[in-house]
Amino acid sequence: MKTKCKYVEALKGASSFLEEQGKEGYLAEYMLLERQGWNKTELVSRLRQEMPESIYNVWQQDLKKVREGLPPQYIIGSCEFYGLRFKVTEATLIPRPETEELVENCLSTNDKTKPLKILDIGTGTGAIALTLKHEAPMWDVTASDISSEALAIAGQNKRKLGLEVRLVEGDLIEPVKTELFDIIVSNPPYIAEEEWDVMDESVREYEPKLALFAPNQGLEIYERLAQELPSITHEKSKIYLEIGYLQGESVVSLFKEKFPNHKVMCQKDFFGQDRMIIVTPL
Ligand SMILES: C[S@@+](CC[C@H](N)C(=O)[O-])C[C@H]1O[C@@H](n2cnc3c(N)ncnc32)[C@H](O)[C@@H]1O
Repeated sequence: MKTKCKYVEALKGASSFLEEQGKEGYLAEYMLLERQGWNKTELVSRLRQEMPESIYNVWQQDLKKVREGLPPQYIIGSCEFYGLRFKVTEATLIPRPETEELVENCLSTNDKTKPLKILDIGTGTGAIALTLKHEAPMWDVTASDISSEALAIAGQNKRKLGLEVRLVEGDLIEPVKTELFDIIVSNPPYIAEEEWDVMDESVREYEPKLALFAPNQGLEIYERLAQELPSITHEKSKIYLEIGYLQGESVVSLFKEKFPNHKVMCQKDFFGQDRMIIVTPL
């Protein structure tokens, strides 16, 4: 493609080229908007102008990485979650829209004006914990992760967003085992190791395995959470978990056994698939 061309032509060409390579054509526009920090209106106003070489060159480098399979969010180094921008690196999972639903569910079913004590287990970028604190400033939020690299990114996101959230490092409840929480939220690793072969190449190649996979059909962390969470909760505590779409029944039965005085429900995501387990007092 020639370097001296209008935005509209450059976008058309880049989008077809991506499609020929088996990638999503819309990523041509997405990468330009994200890298330049523009919204769609700002792009539309430039469509008939010539694309400056400096912008073109950076954009071409980004598109090369897209063609190589790198997730766009890792190329840009950030992504949006619940209206906030989070730094992401290959040490952290890229937060997903399904997880926004988990956050929404937690926010809409609890009193934001009360000083509730919240724990986010396996925080990654800090997306869940920091969003909860942003939306409910009265809540006292702690976030944990076993990965020090992920926690370092969560720390950077916390400082950039100016939010007061406690970050602790360790295996599941280990760093907070003497405390009690009103709400526990977690999006743990839940993909079965057997699913490795059928996963999207960009996820498989670039996202951290520690954030994705769990033994025993992906259920091991839920088994441990069901076992361990009773010691850091009280009779009025609530638990919000993200699950894989085939894990609803198994995770419901795990939590029913360990939380006999709570109601355990499985809820669907906007695609109509089982996605959340909600444990509430009876
Ligand atoms: C699926 S990612 C979720 C990240 C983030 N909460 C989100 O929703 O985007 C799971 C996270 O759990 C962490 N993790 C994995 N095993 C853990 C363990 N045993 N204890 C604590 N955190 C763990 C991983 O490092 C990763 O950051």
